[in-house]
Amino acid sequence: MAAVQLTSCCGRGVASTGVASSHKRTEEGIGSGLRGNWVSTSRISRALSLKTSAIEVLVVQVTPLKAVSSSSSSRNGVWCSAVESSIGAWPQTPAPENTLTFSADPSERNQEQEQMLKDLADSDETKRAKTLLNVVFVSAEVAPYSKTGGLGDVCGSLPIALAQRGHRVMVVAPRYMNGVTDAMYEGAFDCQCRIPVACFGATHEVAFFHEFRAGVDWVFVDHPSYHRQGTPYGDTRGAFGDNQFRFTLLCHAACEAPLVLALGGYTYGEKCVFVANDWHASLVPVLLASKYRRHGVYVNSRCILAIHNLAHQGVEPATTFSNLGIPLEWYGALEWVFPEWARLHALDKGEAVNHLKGAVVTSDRILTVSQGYAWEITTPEGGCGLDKLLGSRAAVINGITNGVDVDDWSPSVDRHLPATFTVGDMAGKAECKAALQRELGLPVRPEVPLIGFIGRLDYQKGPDIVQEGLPELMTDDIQVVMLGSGDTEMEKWMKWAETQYREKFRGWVGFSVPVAHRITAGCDILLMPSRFEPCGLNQLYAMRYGTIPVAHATGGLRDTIENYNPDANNGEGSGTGWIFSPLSKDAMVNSLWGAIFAYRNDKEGWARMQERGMEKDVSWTRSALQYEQVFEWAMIDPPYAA
Ligand SMILES: Nc1ncnc2c1ncn2[C@@H]1O[C@H](COP(=O)(O)OP(=O)(O)O[C@H]2O[C@H](CO)[C@@H](O)[C@H](O)[C@H]2O)[C@@H](O)[C@H]1O
Repeated sequence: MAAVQLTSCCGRGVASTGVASSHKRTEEGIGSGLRGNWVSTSRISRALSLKTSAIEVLVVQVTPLKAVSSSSSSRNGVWCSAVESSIGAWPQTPAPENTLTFSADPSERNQEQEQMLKDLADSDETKRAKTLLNVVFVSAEVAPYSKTGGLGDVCGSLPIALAQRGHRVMVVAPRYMNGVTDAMYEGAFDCQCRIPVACFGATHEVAFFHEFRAGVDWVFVDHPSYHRQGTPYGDTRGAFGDNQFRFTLLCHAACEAPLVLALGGYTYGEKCVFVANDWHASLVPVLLASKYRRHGVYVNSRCILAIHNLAHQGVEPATTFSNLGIPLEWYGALEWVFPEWARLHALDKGEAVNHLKGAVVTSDRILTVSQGYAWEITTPEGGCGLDKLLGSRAAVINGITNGVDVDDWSPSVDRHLPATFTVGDMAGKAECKAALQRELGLPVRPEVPLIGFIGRLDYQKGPDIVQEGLPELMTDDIQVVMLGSGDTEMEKWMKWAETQYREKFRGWVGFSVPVAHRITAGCDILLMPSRFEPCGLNQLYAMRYGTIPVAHATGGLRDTIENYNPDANNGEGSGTGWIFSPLSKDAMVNSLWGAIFAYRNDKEGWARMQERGMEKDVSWTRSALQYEQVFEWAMIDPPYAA
């Protein structure tokens, strides 16, 4: 992430000429109380293209947040140290890469520049939050340190957006040492703080590592059970058998972290907003209610359950409850009884503990990652057995659509691409397409529609629907590339399909972030036949890269993709993609035919659709404001469970 500091604008600030003088002016800006405002770079991404026609005076400074000093984690410290570090850097680098330049003389600024400066100055998004909070995210994965999917993306970028709003933000995740991505943790140092965690019949010592980056305290819980090959959840033999233990440990450690870690010199303390993400972090609200509040600790804290995927609930045998380090009288919070039809035999009483259910009944508020999904989880079709319970808490459920890390996912700066591009200059996209075709060994043909699929090969993402539709699709002159791993039968099928359709189909089995970027940029169409999709990030990424999504009308996909209508707006057209329903091979193929037809025959309409998608504001800043609102509501109400 990067942030923008508005040091001067529209004649209000201190103005002088020349890069060298920028140092002085920035200092003056601070000294005179002319406080800058932080905003996400997405709001000015359009304006970045103006950079080349640069003029005399530096007015807006875009500061990569990695420049932020690691010595301070205080709210105000973040602000000042960011400014100071860039002051130090500027004299040596006369033309800072991320700097927007405008003339000091208003008469030399064009209308667009004027408007941009005005927007920056006026925007609510540029302001710091009215109420500053201590926010603690707890997650099983966090990008770039650990990522298997969208949960990692969200927990790696939303906290930064909240920190930019002035909140003090900590993210707690395990320190995975898998032999492959260990180097990611090189910047995190041992806090020299060990705590005992009593659970699973013993006392386990955990350590904390800490890195202050991009305004956020990244805290990694260290324990031997996180040191093994594979993903955060399993290896080639399947899910790890001790995941319940590993994530119970995470939750206990996360509850202690704000109390015991003096980050930047002082602890977060007892007044925090916890955001417990998915089942792995679901014991956090249970522990706050059952273990801490009864002793007068965390009385002023609240916990929000963020549901990214209801399909995974952390269900384990009822006998494991006594392992969790939760007072026995709280069994009812986690108690889960399977319906009779789901029991294995006549003596099976169907008794289990369900971690996510525990969080549903103890958290103060519940969030999902789109409004559509917020409703779906209260229905029998989308509730995965928890619909009635969630329905009973509907008053505190909100849906907030995920944002995008616009520093990581922007075609104008993407380091994984062979060429970059912008909405005003799409030449680079054609280069990306040709390079992708070359990389995959497909015929390099600019005119042939290239369709991509990226995602886990599992029931949710609907790769089987692609499998079913592929023979029909392959009758046309198109190319298809799939990237994913998961279901081994599906992986085998992808390899088989490659041999079957040598000139048209490629299946890339595995997990590769660079390849995901190159497919997103190089394809014309991104296919998402998800059975359910709480939000979905790939369609947001695709639209930013001028790649048109064709997706099942469900959850966040329905919320974020507008169906193409070439005749709307007096022939200008409207929409950013295709959404189809019901979820069937025929509906998907028909929708794809429509998209392919438009790609071939409606080139202007297609270009306008790309433009609309690329200009959509999908930055985290907008969503961060909504999260803030939910935090405030949570803090107003008394604790839900005590
Ligand atoms: N083989 C591969 N190689 C490289 N990268 C790969 C990959 N397979 C997937 N990815 C990447 O992983 C991420 C997946 O994002 P999704 O939104 O599909 O999340 P996911 O379903 O995991 O998570 C859940 O949480 C997120 C976040 O809230 C919700 O958007 C979503 O609907 C919900 O199911 C994307 O960044 C994608 O590019």
